[in-house]
Amino acid sequence: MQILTPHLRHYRGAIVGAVITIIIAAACTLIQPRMLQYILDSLLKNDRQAMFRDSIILILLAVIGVIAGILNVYFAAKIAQGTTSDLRAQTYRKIQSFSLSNIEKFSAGTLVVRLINDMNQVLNIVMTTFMQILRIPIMMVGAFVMGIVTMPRFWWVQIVMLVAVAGVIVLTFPKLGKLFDGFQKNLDQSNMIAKEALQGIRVVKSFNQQEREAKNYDAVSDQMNTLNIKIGYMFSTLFPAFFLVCDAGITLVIYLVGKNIVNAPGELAAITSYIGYLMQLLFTLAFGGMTMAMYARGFISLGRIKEVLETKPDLTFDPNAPKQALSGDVEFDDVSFAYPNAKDETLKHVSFKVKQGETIGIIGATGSGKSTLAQLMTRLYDPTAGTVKVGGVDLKHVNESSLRKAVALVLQKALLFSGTIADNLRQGDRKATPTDFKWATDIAQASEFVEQYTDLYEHQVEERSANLSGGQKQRLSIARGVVRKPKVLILDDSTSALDARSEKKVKEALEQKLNDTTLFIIAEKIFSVMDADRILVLDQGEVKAFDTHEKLLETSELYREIYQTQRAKGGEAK
Ligand SMILES: Nc1ncnc2c1ncn2[C@@H]1O[C@H](COP(=O)(O)OP(=O)(O)OP(=O)(O)O)[C@@H](O)[C@H]1O
Repeated sequence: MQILTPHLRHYRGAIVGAVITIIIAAACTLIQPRMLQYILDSLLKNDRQAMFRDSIILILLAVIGVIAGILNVYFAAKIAQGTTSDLRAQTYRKIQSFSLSNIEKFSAGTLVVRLINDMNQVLNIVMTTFMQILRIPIMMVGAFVMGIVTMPRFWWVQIVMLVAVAGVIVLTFPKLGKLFDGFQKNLDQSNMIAKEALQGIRVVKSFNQQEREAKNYDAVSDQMNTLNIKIGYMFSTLFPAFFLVCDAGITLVIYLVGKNIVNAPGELAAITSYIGYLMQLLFTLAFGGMTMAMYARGFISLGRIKEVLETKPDLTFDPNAPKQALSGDVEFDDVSFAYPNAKDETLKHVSFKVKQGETIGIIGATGSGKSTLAQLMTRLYDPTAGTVKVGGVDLKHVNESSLRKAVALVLQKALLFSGTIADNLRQGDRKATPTDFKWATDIAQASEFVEQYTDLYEHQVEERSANLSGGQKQRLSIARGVVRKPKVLILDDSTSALDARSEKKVKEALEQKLNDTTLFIIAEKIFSVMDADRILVLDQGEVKAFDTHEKLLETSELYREIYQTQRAKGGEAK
């Protein structure tokens, strides 16, 4: 609950309102059986004036109780909506601060479930807290005391019933908690499966995998179903058990008092009132039980959100690092790197130095560590050993915005966000103007298709950029990378969907318009990098050679081999 406390502070007024209205509503409910007793007494004594007065009071109490109840729901909803929305924003900000490995450890699917489903459970418990949590003790103590005051000799009936209901709760609740926990984990999994299958719907359909995906989903769905049935089964026995205790108590009192009612008719009013209190007590207990069941579920959700909030981002930027204009010099000094949970190192003792303005090709077989190298240059991960420097500054001590300003990474998989083209380009530079958009899209060879849209940069990019071709997506993501005029630009196989002519034009434009920028071109095809100033040859995470194309042909056996193999396949034609 402590993760909610800072947010609750913002709703002090509504909390006071909720507490006052709940006390008023509970008090009104508690006085009603007593008023009924007075009315019956007056009826038996034929005191019409008292009966009329008490009936008016009873109606007034009921009206006040209803108004207080309505206001209580209003205040409780205000607190619950407000705190949950603040907590959701805090959790989302926290997730944004996570490193890639933090996100991989949780998995994106469970983070989404925590933000939506678990947050709804939290909303329920906050709402219930301010509607019920104070009401339950007030009603329990109040109905218990009023019951004893009304018929002192039956105090033990209430005790017996309290013990019976407490027994039911103790027996069932630990089990319910476990079932809710399992249900939540299944929900995470089903969400992950559905998300993956829907995002990859083209692959699923083209490989005719609908049946397999449906079976995967069915398996998790069946588990959820089983758990749901078990939860339903527990509830279906829990409530009859509560009501059984309730009815047994009432029957017992009627039997005990009924025996003497002929001798003491004056007790009729008291017994009516007593039964009223007994019912209030037992219904409050039953309701309390239901509330606790909801709490059991809500607390598990709260725990899952707490886990996110308490996770320390395993890569943070020093907030006191001075802002500076970093140059495009890049240095790797004996860098090794292993992904979290991976046994082997992906990069091993990588060392090289690059001067601002150089064009560097990075070549290597699939899985040789090229993208990993790029991700270390942008500090998406920290090296396990060694140092990465940009502009002479160790990235572990760099100012975050200085690094982001200096280095742009255009990913292998072009990812655009729904919104306008301008929104996407502004992710590269918040202050970019239409003139900057034109400059960047010209370099990325994107102007030719953007200018066909009547609304130009205001053209909408649909969810998962479904209305753009692979090549168009790549061009726009290159434009997003260049728009900030970075000192270091990394193209991670990001021209693969471009035809040879466009790829050549992009490179020429980059050389002309960003000639002061250090350019890294990552590729598997040697012909994409052989014009670079120098080429770094990676093999299983190790730098095998680093030189010009001509020198590498002379000195590097591996490079020569790649070159000859690709030339034999006709790659040079490209
Ligand atoms: N997030 C990750 N967690 C664990 N291992 C990873 C992760 N990303 C990549 N790897 C592993 O690291 C190795 C290098 O991957 P990387 O993507 O850097 O290779 P690459 O040379 O860019 O390959 P490609 O040309 O196919 O893109 C691979 O064996 C890959 O399985």
